[in-house]
Amino acid sequence: MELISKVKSFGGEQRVYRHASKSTGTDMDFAVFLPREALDGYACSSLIYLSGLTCTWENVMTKGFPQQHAAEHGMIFVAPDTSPRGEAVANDEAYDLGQGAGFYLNATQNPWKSNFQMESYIAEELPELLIDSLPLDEDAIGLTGHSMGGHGALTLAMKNPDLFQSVSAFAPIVNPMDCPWGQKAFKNYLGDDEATYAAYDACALVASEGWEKDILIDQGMADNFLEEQLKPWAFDAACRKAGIDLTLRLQGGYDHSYYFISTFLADHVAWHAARLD
Ligand SMILES: N[C@@H](CCC(=O)N[C@@H](CS)C(=O)NCC(=O)O)C(=O)O
Repeated sequence: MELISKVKSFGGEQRVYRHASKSTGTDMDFAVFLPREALDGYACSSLIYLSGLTCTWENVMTKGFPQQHAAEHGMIFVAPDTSPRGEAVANDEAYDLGQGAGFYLNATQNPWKSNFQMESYIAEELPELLIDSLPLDEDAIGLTGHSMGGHGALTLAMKNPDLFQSVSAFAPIVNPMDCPWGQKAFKNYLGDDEATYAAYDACALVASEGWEKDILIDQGMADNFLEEQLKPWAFDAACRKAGIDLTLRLQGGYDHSYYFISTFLADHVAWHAARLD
């Protein structure tokens, strides 16, 4: 792991690392905020934040303001990238496919499958690397995310309950099989066999995998993607049917932006800290 930058923040340090990823076959960058406790060598709980379409690690670190909240709870905050990148990596002109739009799945179709292996990256390689290299408590890792990253957080937590002990989301894509963003991504990355889609759909996974703990979701009611892409009521219905303890907070007037995320990120960090400590 190569240290690209470090800067002091709220008594801790925000760092950016680059490493050669076996999963994606590319160099991957991620940001990590280490609270003072971690710098002193104590094993800390951690929260991995998966970003949405068009984002890198930088959006949440510069516009979500996680550092103060993570420092308050002695928590490590990790922000990975949303896809493999580079000139040799497949891409598309649209913002919702290709680089910046990895959808946290393992692609099976050309030209994507050689690099777009984000499920393996987030649910295997990155946690292993973090546990080996930084003072992470491996029994206290939470997962959260925004929009496409909320989809990643919900699906990867349900598929890996031993690794991720808590999960929450901001304006997540909960039913990608039934929205334009998800249908486009799944058709391109997974192909025409729709039977393969359910393994990446939070509403379907609630029924097939379940989740033994509680879930927190915040959703802005002025989010312009609400009706067509996000449809949190589908996840609410699926959780009720499966008997899963979902707190879905519908936040009046908030949109899809980082003004919404930064407003409620403190709540999510505290919520994870209460479950991981
Ligand atoms: N308006 C965006 C749509 C994508 C979008 O809203 N991305 C969200 C995540 S789904 C985001 O966080 N964008 C980056 C930012 O606001 O900093 C575009 O057309 O490029």
